[in-house]
Amino acid sequence: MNADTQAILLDIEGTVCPITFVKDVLFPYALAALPATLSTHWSTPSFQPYLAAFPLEHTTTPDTLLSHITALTAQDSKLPALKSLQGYLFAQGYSSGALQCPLFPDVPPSLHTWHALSIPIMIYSSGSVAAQKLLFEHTTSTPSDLRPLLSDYFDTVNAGPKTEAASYAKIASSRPEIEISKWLFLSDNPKEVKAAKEAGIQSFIVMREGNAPLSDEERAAHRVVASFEEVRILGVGI
Ligand SMILES: CSCCC(=O)C(=O)COP(=O)(O)O
Ligand SMILES: [Mg+2]
Repeated sequence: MNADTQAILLDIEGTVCPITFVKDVLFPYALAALPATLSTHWSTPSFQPYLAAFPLEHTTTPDTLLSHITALTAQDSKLPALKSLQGYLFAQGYSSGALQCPLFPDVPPSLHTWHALSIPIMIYSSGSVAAQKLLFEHTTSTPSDLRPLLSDYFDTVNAGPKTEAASYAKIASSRPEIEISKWLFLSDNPKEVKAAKEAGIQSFIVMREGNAPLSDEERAAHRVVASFEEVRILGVGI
């Protein structure tokens, strides 16, 4: 990390918000909304792309799909079809006010600081781009909608798997004017941090309360920070 970081790429779960918000609030919300959604939307044209994204054998009946999605959710599957459907289901919860994302307290001020310094801030999550936008639109911060601070959104569909270096190279190529070494990626996942570094991006592990413990090897291999404030103190947007 150095003082001339020119682009910031952020993971979501375990980095900007607690893992519990995703696992204990968002995913159960989607599962609870699913039976009613499947019974009312099963034959509607607008729902067909969400169904068609799953293998045919899992979409023979609403109950078959419900069982499949329940199993995928239990495995924390990052399958794009699941992520796309979850984004669709979250939309109802965010618009009704049932869902609001509790960002870690250092996140909004850091986003404001980096934005004020004209450092583009981008998101890269396994959650779909639609789900990412909903999350940043409906936060518990004031103002609630932080999308004006964000420049772009990447997921496993438009960038590729988060544990592959090629995905980070592809994201960096979206801004050819910024040298790859001037990017900074922050994530709770050491495999993602390793992949970003292999692509030539600076990357730190963010260790938040509730995140999985790191092994000694992971601590030795990567820089670990406890907050975005620490990143700013280290030199990005002091
Ligand atoms: C953006 S909505 C919920 C996030 C999600 O579905 C997920 O799987 C979290 O993955 P991340 O890559 O943000 O750790
Ligand atoms: Mg994460």
